[in-house]
Amino acid sequence: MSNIKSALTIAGTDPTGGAGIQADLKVFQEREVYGMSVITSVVAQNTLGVQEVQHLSIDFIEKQLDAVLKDIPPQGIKTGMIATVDMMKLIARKIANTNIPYVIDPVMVAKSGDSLMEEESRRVIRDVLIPLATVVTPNVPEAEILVDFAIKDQEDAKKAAKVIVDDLGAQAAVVKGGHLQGEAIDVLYDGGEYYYFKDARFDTKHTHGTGCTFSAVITAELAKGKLIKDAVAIGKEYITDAIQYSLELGKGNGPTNHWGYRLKGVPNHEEDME
Ligand SMILES: Nc1ncnc2c1ncn2[C@@H]1O[C@H](COP(=O)(O)OP(=O)(O)O)[C@@H](O)[C@H]1O
Ligand SMILES: Cc1ncc(COP(=O)(O)O)c(N)n1
Repeated sequence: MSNIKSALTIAGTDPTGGAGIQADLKVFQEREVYGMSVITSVVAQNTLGVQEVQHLSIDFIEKQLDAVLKDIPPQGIKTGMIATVDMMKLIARKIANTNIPYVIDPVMVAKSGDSLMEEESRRVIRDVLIPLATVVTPNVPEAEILVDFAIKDQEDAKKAAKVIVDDLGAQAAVVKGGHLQGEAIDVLYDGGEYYYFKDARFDTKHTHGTGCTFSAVITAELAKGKLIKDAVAIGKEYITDAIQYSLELGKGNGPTNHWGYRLKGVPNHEEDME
């Protein structure tokens, strides 16, 4: 049997390369898994915001999914932007019973404030997709929508992670702390234990695509067979570097980029991540 590990991202696009499919494929390449992608929506966006969105038809998304799954079954799948109810139902039907580790980044609103998901889809992602998830990676506003209570601090984030697992049916949930105050602390609950991933918060506006990048690392590491808590630890370390050394590109919120440290002559942190 081949020991090549592959990962599939099902998401929308970012032609400027900082978020969505493009960000995920860059991460897969960096984490040394073979990257594949199925596009749900083509998005005209850049570091300033979203200009326009065109959804692909359900039929065509299904053809892309079949093309991948029948030819090169991946060892990890992630979904990012899935805008409509019908897209969610299709993806649920294709992923159910595959037993492939599945990471949901429940992308709802871009950093720029533009909506990337229909209102009705918020209920469907909760009821139909989350029960299939190995890990769900909401930021605070997304977690608030999923659990229907306000998240003001670490304790609330912990409760939200527990609800996503115990009540909504995910295997594990990481509630990310980027939108809270103080250090950047993410809390993981896996149905048994809580784990805290804590790092410095950097004062930068260049955070376009952080959520996509973080969840793509987790997907790549699960595809390689890592435990959930180890995959999240690697994701956290990777995103911290990618934010600290993000690129001052574009006229708005520039993209995170993992090899930014090389440009700045900083020693390679990746050695610690193996
Ligand atoms: N300014 C920051 N400095 C350091 N880490 C951050 C910063 N903002 C977010 N993070 C981290 O980046 C990841 C993405 O977090 P978050 O911003 O909450 O998600 P999203 O990009 O989905 O809104 C998390 O691991 C979070 O702790
Ligand atoms: C296609 C797509 N997927 C996800 C995001 C969210 O990324 P962020 O909130 O980090 O800007 C985005 N802007 N575009």
